[in-house]
Amino acid sequence: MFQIMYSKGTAGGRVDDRVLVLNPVSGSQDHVDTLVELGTEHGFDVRKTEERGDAKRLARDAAPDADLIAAGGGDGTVNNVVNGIAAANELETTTVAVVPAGTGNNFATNIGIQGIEHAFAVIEAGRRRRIDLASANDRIFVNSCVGGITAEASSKTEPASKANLGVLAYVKSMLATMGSFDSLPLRVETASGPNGNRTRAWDGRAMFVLIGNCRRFTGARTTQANVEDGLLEVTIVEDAAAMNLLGDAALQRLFGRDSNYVVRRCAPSLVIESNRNAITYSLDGEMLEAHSLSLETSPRTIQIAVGDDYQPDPDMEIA
Ligand SMILES: Nc1ncnc2c1ncn2[C@@H]1O[C@H](COP(=O)(O)OP(=O)(O)OP(=O)(O)O)[C@@H](O)[C@H]1O
Repeated sequence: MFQIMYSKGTAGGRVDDRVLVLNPVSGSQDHVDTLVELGTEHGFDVRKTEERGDAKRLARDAAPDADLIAAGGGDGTVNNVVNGIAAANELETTTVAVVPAGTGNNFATNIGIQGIEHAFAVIEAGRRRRIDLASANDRIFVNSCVGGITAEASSKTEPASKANLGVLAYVKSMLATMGSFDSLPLRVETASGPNGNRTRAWDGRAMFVLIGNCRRFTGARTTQANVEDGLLEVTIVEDAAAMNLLGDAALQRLFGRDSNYVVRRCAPSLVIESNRNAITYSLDGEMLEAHSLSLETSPRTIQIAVGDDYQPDPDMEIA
């Protein structure tokens, strides 16, 4: 028996029920022809961004009609696409797919998408899961929110350098930034949650504050956090002024599970207050300046196409 699937917009389906928002300047910038070709083959209306922030506008305009919006680019493009769908108030009824064509593609990796061809295979035959979305003030993020040294470094990383060096470009500019970076005097207050944790406050000087929705930062075998548990993983890296951080071993010591400098919390929401200037945060690689940042999760808010390797709880024993 056939089930007739009606799309949004005009009953009976429209050509634009699948839209691929394509960032031509992400990653090494050599993905455009492949994405146009594969996207068209798979029935997508391919719409290219023309300037920074365009992916949000394209997704917002597409969302009322499109059932499936694919983000062709890196984490920043996914971020823009999801913010666009939210602005159109269509989170409930739109599925998001990720076609990884960025530098880090960390979110794609976390949801089991291994590359461009694989992304299209997942679109056609893969599972769909509803995952948590997180917000920071009035902006949504999918993967992570980072304040401190890495956010500054990421905003200073040139696109040309990213194209040549990939993720190493971030590390390089992070180390270059360190010489001039002053740690952040902060208060981080995490709310109580269903995990039994109570409200807690941390005051001090931090080098980084890292909040993961789908991303986890330290001391684990994977960079994936549980993105269906309604919780954010919070990592505060305290000022380690005495350490010379230029070597790999020092960075390992700073981030390792036993580090004396790392504070970890898990909470459904938190507030970060700067005791000095506004802080630059990176939301999935997109910048936001704020003195006070309120973060919270919205559990199981958007449907995503995920690869076979994706399992919600990354700590579950693999049989
Ligand atoms: N046509 C465009 N011209 C200039 N900038 C653009 C254009 N389209 C998108 N952008 C910007 O490109 C930036 C980088 O995109 P994205 O994060 O997807 O790639 P990436 O940084 O290479 O990958 P990743 O975040 O996975 O490391 C985003 O901030 C986005 O706003």
